[in-house]
Amino acid sequence: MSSQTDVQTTISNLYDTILILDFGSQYSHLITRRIRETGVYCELFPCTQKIKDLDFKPKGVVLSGSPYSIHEEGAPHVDPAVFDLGVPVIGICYGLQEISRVKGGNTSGISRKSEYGFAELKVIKLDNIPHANKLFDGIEEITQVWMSHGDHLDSLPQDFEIIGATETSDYAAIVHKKEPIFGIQFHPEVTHTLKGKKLLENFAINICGCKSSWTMGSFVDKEIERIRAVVGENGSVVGAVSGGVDSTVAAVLMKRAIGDRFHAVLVDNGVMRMNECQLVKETLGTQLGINLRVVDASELFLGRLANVTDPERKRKIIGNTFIDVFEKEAHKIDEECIHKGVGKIDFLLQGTLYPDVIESISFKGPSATIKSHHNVGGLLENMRLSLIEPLRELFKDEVRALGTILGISDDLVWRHPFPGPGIAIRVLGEVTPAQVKIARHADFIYIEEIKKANLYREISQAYAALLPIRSVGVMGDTRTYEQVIALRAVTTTDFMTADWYDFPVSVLKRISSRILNEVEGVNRVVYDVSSKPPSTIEWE
Ligand SMILES: Nc1ncnc2c1ncn2[C@@H]1O[C@H](COP(=O)(O)OP(=O)(O)OP(=O)(O)O)[C@@H](O)[C@H]1O
Ligand SMILES: O=c1[nH]c(=O)c2[nH+]cn([C@@H]3O[C@H](COP(=O)(O)O)[C@@H](O)[C@H]3O)c2[nH]1
Ligand SMILES: NC(=O)CC[C@H](N)C(=O)O
Ligand SMILES: [Mg+2]
Repeated sequence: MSSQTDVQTTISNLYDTILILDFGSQYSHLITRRIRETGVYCELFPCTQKIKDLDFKPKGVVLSGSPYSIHEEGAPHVDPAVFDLGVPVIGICYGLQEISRVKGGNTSGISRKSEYGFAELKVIKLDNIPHANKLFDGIEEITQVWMSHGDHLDSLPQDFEIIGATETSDYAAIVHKKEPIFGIQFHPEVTHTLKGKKLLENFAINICGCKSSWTMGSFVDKEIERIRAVVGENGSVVGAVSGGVDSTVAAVLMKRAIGDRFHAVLVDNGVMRMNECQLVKETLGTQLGINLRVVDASELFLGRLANVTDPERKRKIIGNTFIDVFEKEAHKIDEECIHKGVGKIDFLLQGTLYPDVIESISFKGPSATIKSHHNVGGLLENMRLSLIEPLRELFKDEVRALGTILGISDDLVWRHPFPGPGIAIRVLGEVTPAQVKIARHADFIYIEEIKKANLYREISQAYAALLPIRSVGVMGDTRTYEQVIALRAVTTTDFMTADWYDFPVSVLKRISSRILNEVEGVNRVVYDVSSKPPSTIEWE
């Protein structure tokens, strides 16, 4: 009973769950987000999912949009068994077209006509069909929606009626006469559709009858029980913690579930932030009572990084060294466990979040690798441990809410993410102890000033990078020839795209002045005004 599948199965059985079938739309994950926001649990599966292979019974099904045209060769199709489940179904855009094809026998009625952008939807009430009016319950008769399609319905599928139209789409929303099956041409999951969330809530709660019970408060107890059931009375778990939000929340959950049978390991890789290891030791170890050991491997890491300048090689070296150090430590812990007569370590805790899961189950397959981000990904292959990932169903904001409920301080819960390879990918070029020291010091000042100005929570991520180029300056009447600090600050919700943060000039002035005065080896500070894309958040 140790596999992650077992653990995952239960969660959809513990909560009323909406099944979202992903046909590859760029917005599929947003459907998941929006429904979760209404307090209803939902999970995204690839559209190829066979209903008979599901290990839970959904209360309703959403068919997402798709980049495919329904007539295209190789276009994905839904398992028709979806319609035998006896639960409500809603199709969004491509999903509407799929419903029209399968339920309405209507393929010739789908033709090319593209529409992109805002439209006004006129809601049509149908009092003779009891379920028809529930979808737009509480939504104005005329409401703004967002369209993004190349095909549209130009005839009504058999047994369907119209419940919404726009100037260009006569069939912008349809409903089956007898069954609770709906199709909408617009996208309720994007915020441009003003009442989109209300519509999804109507579907999940009013139509499917889901309870709005997905709260982090209810998740805590259930999750702790799940962990206990999986680990057993005597099992031990090891986990790498970084002081980042994800691993901290996962660690606290483990601690609550199994106490000191959870062994946390923090690896000092020599490229952590200023005072980071000390801080994590105090907060996780002392305040939160987690059984934590800090392994100082900074010399090993910095030794292996000597003379390396390529960003991806830096990541690989750090990732591999991390595995070496962690494995050695896990082995030591194992021996200690045997010595004490408690269970050996059978499990490895990881702080995987739902966006990573979504990425890996994507029907289109994982997207192109821009940077190799997964610094612990290689662990399992070499270890005999089973994986425990208590956060694998959660989005970052859910993890933060969970952290607060678990009593983790705001300072920690709202920390900006920090990449595993740390300052090594923020010191451009070769990573030497001297370079790390400069970058670390500048970063410390930068973050301190951001916090003083009360802007930390407004910014999603901020850091200082050290550019290995020199420029001329003048200090105390003397010529200087020193390096450059680049300040980066972005706002983003998902870290996939990001805008640079529009700092008040007075704050930038103070930061720049402090760095130039206090950090040795720097005579110039620049602010990075690049959005992602085309840039990325980290410089390497
Ligand atoms: N220095 C470290 N020591 C031990 N484990 C680490 C270290 N750095 C990273 N890890 C492990 O790698 C995982 C991935 O790191 P990542 O930065 O994505 O997550 P995080 O640090 O937990 O949270 P955040 O995204 O907020 O920084 C961490 O959850 C942790 O398990
Ligand atoms: O754990 C990590 N290991 C990495 O190698 C890594 N590279 C980037 N990041 C973080 O990912 C987010 C997006 O960063 P980019 O725009 O630079 O790709 C940002 O939050 C980055 O900090 C990493 N995290
Ligand atoms: N957003 C969508 O689902 C679009 C569906 C399909 N590709 C179309 O163009 O109509
Ligand atoms: Mg981190």
